[in-house]
Amino acid sequence: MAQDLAVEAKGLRRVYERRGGSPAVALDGVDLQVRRGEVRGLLGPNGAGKTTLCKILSTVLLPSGGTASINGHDVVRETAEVRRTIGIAFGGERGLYTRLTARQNLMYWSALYRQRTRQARARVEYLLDRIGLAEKADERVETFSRGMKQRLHLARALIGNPEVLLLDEPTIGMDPVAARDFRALVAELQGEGRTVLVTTHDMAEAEAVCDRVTLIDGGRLLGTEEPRTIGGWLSAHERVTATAVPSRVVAELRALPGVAQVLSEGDRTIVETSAEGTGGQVLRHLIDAGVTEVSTGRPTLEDVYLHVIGDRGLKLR
Ligand SMILES: Nc1ncnc2c1ncn2[C@@H]1O[C@H](COP(=O)(O)OP(=O)(O)OP(=O)(O)O)[C@@H](O)[C@H]1O
Repeated sequence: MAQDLAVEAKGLRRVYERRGGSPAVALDGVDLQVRRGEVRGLLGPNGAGKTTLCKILSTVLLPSGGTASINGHDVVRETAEVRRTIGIAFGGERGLYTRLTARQNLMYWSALYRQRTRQARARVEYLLDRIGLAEKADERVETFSRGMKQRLHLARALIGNPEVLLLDEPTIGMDPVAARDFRALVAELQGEGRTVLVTTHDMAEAEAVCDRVTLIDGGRLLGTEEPRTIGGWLSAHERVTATAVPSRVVAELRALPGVAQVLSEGDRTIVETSAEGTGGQVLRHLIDAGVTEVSTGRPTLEDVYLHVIGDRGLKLR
């Protein structure tokens, strides 16, 4: 039912005109439904259209076609209602006053929300504490690490006590501890009944924080998955990198079932797998063959997409 939906997009399209070039189709007919109280991931590589979608949902960019609404309010016709309902955190430096302190930034934004000074002070102190910046509250933002700036963005997103949070790549630049704290914070926000739409290109993050994950690429949605499916991809599509592998062994690795491809880069050999457990077999094979410099790594989204898109019969761009 529509009233259960926090976010709804129908046939959403956005084309950027480019001077002297062909137009860029950033969103190409997106249909999306996010239930109230859900944490939904939007997972896609660079240029997939994630930021464009967030900008349209947050009323800062007009769609070229289609419709979108937040808690039933149209993002083009009812911008005031939408803005009252949402909190947005777009990463990087955008929107931060770097010569001001963290506390001054938050007080300034509270004023934009027309909060009374006393009420704003209390909320700002609460938020500084909640996102772990209380000790740095009086330091200028220009001295902050990328991760600290990301946390300040999050605090800003929460000033208006929003029902729906739109977070665009919120953990970029965070160290692993801060990223873990962020995940705990998302769970708390959900516990308070908020809806969260979070974009990422990190599969492990999508798996860890989301109820469901929608895949996006080339401005089109490829489908919505359960986090355990994403977890399965992570363990199936492992990458093993080894140095000085004899060519006989490279040929043997190519023949192993579950090995997707074997690449050579200088004296490094990179083995990509596509079945759970194959990474371990590749490791054992290398070690038995006397290869000592071996490491394993998580696949990138691009590695997995080749398989996902291929498996669904979609054309690779
Ligand atoms: N202002 C703009 N003018 C022209 N093209 C643009 C503009 N903004 C985005 N695009 C293009 O639209 C497409 C989608 O971009 P978008 O920033 O929404 O993707 P994204 O998934 O958020 O990627 P990233 O993670 O790199 O920000 C890209 O091909 C991009 O080059």
